[in-house]
Amino acid sequence: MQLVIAAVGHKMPAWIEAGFNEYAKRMPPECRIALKEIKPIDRSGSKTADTVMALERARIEAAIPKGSRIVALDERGKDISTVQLSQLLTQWQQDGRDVTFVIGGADGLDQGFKASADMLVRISSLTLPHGMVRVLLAEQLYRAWSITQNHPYHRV
Ligand SMILES: C[S@@+](CC[C@H](N)C(=O)[O-])C[C@H]1O[C@@H](n2cnc3c(N)ncnc32)[C@H](O)[C@@H]1O
Repeated sequence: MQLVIAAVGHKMPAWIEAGFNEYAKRMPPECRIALKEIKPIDRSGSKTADTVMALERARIEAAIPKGSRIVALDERGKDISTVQLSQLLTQWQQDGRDVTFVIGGADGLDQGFKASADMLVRISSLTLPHGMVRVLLAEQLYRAWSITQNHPYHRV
């Protein structure tokens, strides 16, 4: 199983890249996180937010590995605890399908895309900047993995 983070946004500030890499590099080979950055749609001109999100959806779908389970990140999504994430990680490792976490751009994710995702999950009920979401998600995946290993990183 491979974990993929498909994130709209590129040319992130150095502190976002450093934060993401800090956690991604801790993941073991059998649970690597691959980051796929998706170039945002140019927002100049008269495009509506719905049009931008639909165009970004096409780029997102092109970046998702075939057959992957899709977990869309959205502030209106389901709340899950880190322990629940660790249980999901165990199940996902057992079934072997890749898992792609999708982070939207400034306008968010296309409604139809969110409806078709296997899961819609939130990290908090606050609206977070998309760069920060990839850092928080990488840390939570590392924490979830550390729970599955009884690694001392996570203290109950
Ligand atoms: C700046 S936010 C977009 C906000 C947009 N107005 C909306 O309503 O979704 C960019 C992306 O970051 C992710 N995101 C932001 N806050 C989040 C949260 N609390 N939980 C999960 N994902 C979040 C989502 O994938 C979102 O599409």
